[in-house]
Formats: sequence, C-alpha cells, structure tokens
Amino acid sequence: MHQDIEEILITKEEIQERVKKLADELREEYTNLQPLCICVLKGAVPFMADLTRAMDISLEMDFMAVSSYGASTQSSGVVRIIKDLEASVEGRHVLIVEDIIDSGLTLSYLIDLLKARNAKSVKVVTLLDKPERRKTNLSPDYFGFSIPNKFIVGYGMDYAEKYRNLPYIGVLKEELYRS
Ligand SMILES: O=P(O)(O)OC[C@H]1O[C@H](OP(=O)(O)OP(=O)(O)O)[C@H](O)[C@@H]1O
Ligand SMILES: Nc1nc2[nH]cnc2c(=O)[nH]1
Repeated sequence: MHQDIEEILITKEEIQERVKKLADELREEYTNLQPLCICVLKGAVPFMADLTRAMDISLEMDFMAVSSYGASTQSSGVVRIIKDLEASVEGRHVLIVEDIIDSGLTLSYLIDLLKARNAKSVKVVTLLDKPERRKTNLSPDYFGFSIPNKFIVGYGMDYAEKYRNLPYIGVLKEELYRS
C-alpha cells in the first residue's frame, strides 16, 4: 500500500467486479442506441476505459473538462467549461461517466447543459457516490459504490494531481490535506 494511504476502501478486484456488473446493466439499456458516452476529465478516465470496454456494444466517446472554483477538496458550485465536447449531443442518447458524485453540483450543471443542447436522453453512471454531502436532489441512474464522507484517492481520483494511478481506492491520510 502507498505510504500516504490510511486504508484501502475498495480493492482493485472489487472495482473490476463491480465495473463488469455495471457494464452488463448498461449493455441491456444501450444496445442498438449508439450512446454517446461522455467522460468527465480527468478523474473518470480509468472508469470510462474499463466500463466502455466491458460494455462491448457500439458506442461513441467524447470528453469534457470542467472545473469548479473553490478549495481543492470542496466543490463551490460555480462550474466552468475547460474543454467542451467535439460531438453534437442533439438527438443523442447521452451517458455521463463520472468517477464520483459529491455535492452533485458539477453533475447538475452538466445535465442541464446537455438537456439544453437537446440530447434525446441524459443518464449518469458514477463509480462512487457520496450521498451524505449532496447539495442537490440529484441521484445517479447507475452507481458502483456508495461511500462514507471521507476524502479518497486512486483509480482516477487525485489530491493535487497525485495518486490518480493507484489501482485501488484509498482514504488519504488526513495530515496530508489538512496541513
Ligand atoms: O459532486 P461535486 O461536488 O460537484 O464533485 C464531483 C466532481 O469533483 C471531481 O472532479 P474534480 O473537480 O476534482 O476534477 P478531476 O476529475 O480533474 O480531478 C469529480 O470528478 C466530479 O467531477
Ligand atoms: N479525489 C477526490 N475528489 C473528490 N471530489 C469530490 N469528493 C472527492 C474525494 O473524496 N476525492
């Protein structure tokens, strides 16, 4: 285990098993619909790669980067587009792929944006859900794990851009981000 990690919350094997089950459910829903899977950079990259390969249906991918202003471990609700989509979502079945929903403010903004751009349907799959911290009444259509209110890193998720390549999801030692 990495020296900065307090405990492993979800192992690599548990992630793989859950991702496969989510992919099975999504295959059922999206076969023949040619969904546009939108990866929200950067944290969702490993999940997007594993999930879409396991879905094993005809789909398209696009990438969007947004940033919320505020402290590095808290979302402020003000969302700014850093990189927009290349594809048009008009008339498309869109699946937003997220690594984590925390306050829900990022997702709430994205859903409104994609609906305003006339997507035919907009659904959300997130690997992790932290429902305790929600500031909106939004809930994901599909989620991998519901987790407690702890600051976690790994499998795409960072602290100050580090730890994204850890193969598991771990709780970061508190002294590293409180100091
Ligand atoms: O529900 P919310 O409170 O809005 O928080 C969730 C958002 O925060 C994280 O992204 P972050 O801004 O850390 O960017 P990153 O994916 O590039 O690390 C995560 O990937 C979600 O997009
Ligand atoms: N890395 C990381 N990003 C987040 N964004 C919202 N919650 C979290 C979290 O626990 N860890």
